Parts: sequence; structure tokens; C-alpha cells
Amino acid sequence: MHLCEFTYAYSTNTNCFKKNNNIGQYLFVCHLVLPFLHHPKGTFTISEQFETQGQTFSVLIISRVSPGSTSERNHTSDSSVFLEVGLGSRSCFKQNDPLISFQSLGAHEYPEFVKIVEVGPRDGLQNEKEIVPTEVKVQLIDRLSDTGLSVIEATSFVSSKWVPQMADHTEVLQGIRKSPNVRYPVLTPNMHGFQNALAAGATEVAVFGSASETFSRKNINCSIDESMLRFEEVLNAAKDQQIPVRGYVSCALGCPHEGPIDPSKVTEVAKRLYEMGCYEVSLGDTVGVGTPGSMAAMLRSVTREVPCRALAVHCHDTYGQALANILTALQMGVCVVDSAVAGLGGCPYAQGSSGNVSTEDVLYMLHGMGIQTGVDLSKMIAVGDFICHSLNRKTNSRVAQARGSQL
Ligand SMILES: CC(C)(COP(=O)([O-])OP(=O)([O-])OC[C@H]1O[C@@H](n2cnc3c(N)ncnc32)[C@H](O)[C@@H]1OP(=O)([O-])[O-])[C@@H](O)C(=O)NCCC(=O)NCCSC(=O)C[C@@](C)(O)CC(=O)[O-]
Repeated sequence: MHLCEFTYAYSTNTNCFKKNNNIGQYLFVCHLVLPFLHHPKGTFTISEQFETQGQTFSVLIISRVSPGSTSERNHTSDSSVFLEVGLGSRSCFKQNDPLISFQSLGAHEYPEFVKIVEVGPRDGLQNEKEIVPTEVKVQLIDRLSDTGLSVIEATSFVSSKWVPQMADHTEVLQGIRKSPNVRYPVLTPNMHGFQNALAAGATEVAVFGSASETFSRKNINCSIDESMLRFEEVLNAAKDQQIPVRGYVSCALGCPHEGPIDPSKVTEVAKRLYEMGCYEVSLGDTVGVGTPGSMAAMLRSVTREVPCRALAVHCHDTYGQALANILTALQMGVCVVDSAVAGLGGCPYAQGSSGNVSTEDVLYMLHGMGIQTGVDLSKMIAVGDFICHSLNRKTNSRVAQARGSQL
């Protein structure tokens, strides 16, 4: 085993090397899915040396981490492995050392498996002006449950005065046929929502914060700091009930009110949510203004504080950049993508935001790259047809259009 198999290790951010001359005091953690064909399963430790900037560093592969154990991604095949790569020796491992992302120099390594979080029934429908009948929402979720998805965000337990479309949250959650292979998280902005969600039978929830102060006030009527206090309450209560909690950071690539958002602000909010106990933090390009450039800059910052394996990207397609942004995130190690069937969606408190990236288009891209998702594209297109017929609307999915969807 030679280090050259880990080409990324050479391409560590050179500024970090400059800044942290005493490299041995730092732990560099790199969460990558690599082809690891010649190694047996199990824990292993390998030390290697390499040179950069005239210095020789030893590299310690600290451990093999089964991705499935941390976030239920199905990376269990022999040919892929999640690695934590450390510089220095095991004794320099400190839990709180800064995490520094490695960047790839050469060909990009992509994950073998990407988890799709389908947000159509919630993010996709919440902005619909006409109230969608509960029966249609239930059917939509039931049909999505048959496509191979493992996560479908079902509804939100928010105020019906704020988002009338989600007022039937309890009926929806109780009306759906719950597949044992699918999780159905719901949004809960506060304890009120959490308690209602629990009473309705929710087994997973999501809290939603923002990297923009103005958006936070317009969306959930409180400051970022106040929202964190509310989320902490929800997370504590959820922990007692053993309910997993996902976190969102809205405006991760820009705000409809404040414009560009500094990556450090996104990082701060994502870190707070992660440290609070969110098992996954979804970074939302709420208004779809991001580009691969801003996505890469934001992820470089966030992955210094939150491990890549705990991150998801949530892209809207307002400027037609969503797939490119997702591809960038995959290149940087993200393995979880939020999307909505037929590209439905938009946030009621983010004027100008268009639909989410369409699940069909994401699947087409991923499958074309040889990346598995477990989701059947043809079935997804059929679900897109169903909801577009129900809403009497043309699909936003380019793939569905190309395959001849009727509307
Ligand atoms: C957060 C609140 C509730 C605060 O709303 P508020 O008015 O500040 O709440 P309050 O605590 O002052 O209470 C006022 C009333 O609301 C009730 N209330 C209080 N909490 C709840 C609750 N959970 N469910 C139902 N009712 C609730 C409460 O009981 C009271 O009732 P009243 O005494 O007047 O009859 C409100 O601002 C709200 O509902 N906002 C909704 C925001 C929303 O759903 N936005 C869309 C989702 S976020 C998004 O789409 C972005 C995302 C996640 O997709 C990622 C991305 O794209 O970036």
C-alpha cells in the first residue's frame, strides 16, 4: 500500500501547512469513499510518509469507519471504505482539533452510494397557493414509498397561520402507509411543533435554522440565537424519546434579503446544530443563487467544523445551477442530497425561490455516473406524472420532459 493510492493526501490545503508548521499537533480528518480493493474488511492502521513543501510528514490512517454505522448510507461493499486520515501519530489525536478538508488534485473520487432525501411532500408543496387535498398528499407519499427511497420528508408541524398548506400535518402523517424501509421526518420549529408531531406518531424530526438573521426572523419569527435555544429544547426532548433530529441551515449560499452570506456564518450555525446533536445538517441554497464556486467555498469552510459524512446539500434551481452545485458537493465528499419529485417547491418566506432540484434529474445524473441510490428512476417519473396531473402543472424535471411526461 503506497500513499499514492490516496492522491488527495498530497493536495491538502497548502495554507494550512503554512499556518500550522507544527503539523504533528493537528489531526487532519478526511472523509472519503475510496476504492480500496486490496484490503480486507475490518479496522486497519497504515503509516506512510510523504513530502510537501520540503517537509516530510507521516500519515496515519486512523481507522476504517463503516459509513453505514454513522448515517445509514449503504456503503457496505468491499470496494469502498470511509477513511479518517490523520497526520502525525495516533498520540496526537485530539477530539477537538480543527478539521481540515483535503482537496483533490487529480481525478475526483465520487461516493458509490448517495442517499436521496425526498422533500417534495413538504418543501415541494408548502408553497402551493391552492390547498392540495390531504388525500393527494397521502397518495404522493405512498407512491414515493414504493420507489426505493429511504427518507421522505412528510410534512411540517408549523403554525397553520404561517403555512396553511401544512395545516393537515397530523392527517397526512397518520394517513400514509408507513413502509418499514422508509423514514418519514417532519419539520418542527419549536417544542409546540415537536409535541404535536410526537402525538401524531412522528419518529424523526427536523429543526430548521438559518445563516441569515433577516431570513430567520421572516421565516420563524425569531433571531438565530433564539432559534438555537428553541432547537436545543427540541433536541433535548428528542434525545429522551430517542428520536433522531436532522438540522437545516437555510441561506447557505445567499439570502433573499441580505444577499451573499459569509461561509463562516453558515459554518457557525451548522456547527451549533451538529454539536447540539443533529445527526445530519442539510445546507440549503434556499433561493438557488449558488454556483459551484460559492458551493465549494462554503463547503470548504463548513467541513472544517462538521464532518462531511454528517452533511447534506439542499439545492433550489432558480438559476439553473443545482446539478452543478450538487456535483461539486459530491466531489468534496458529501453523500446526501435533498431533492423534490418533479422539481416542486419553494419557500413561502423566500421570495423568488423556485423549485427544488428535481429528484428525477438528480437520479439521472447519479446513475449515469455509476453512483447507486437504490431509487428507481422510472417509478420516480411516474410519481412525478401523478403529482403534476393532480396539481395540473408541468413538471420541472428535464428528465421527465425528455421521457415524454404528458403535462
Ligand atoms: C415558528 C413559528 C410557529 C413561530 O411563530 P410565532 O407566531 O412567533 O409563535 P408564537 O410562539 O409567538 O405563537 C403564536 C401562535 O402560534 C402557535 N404556534 C407556535 N408554534 C406552533 C407550531 N409549531 N405549530 C402550530 N402552532 C404553533 C402558538 O400556539 C400561538 O397560537 P395562538 O395562541 O395565537 O392561537 C412560525 O413562525 C411558523 O410556523 N413558521 C413557519 C415557517 C415555515 O414553515 N417555513 C417554511 C419551512 S423552512 C424552508 O422551507 C427552508 C428549508 C428547510 O426547506 C431549507 C431551505 O430551502 O433553505
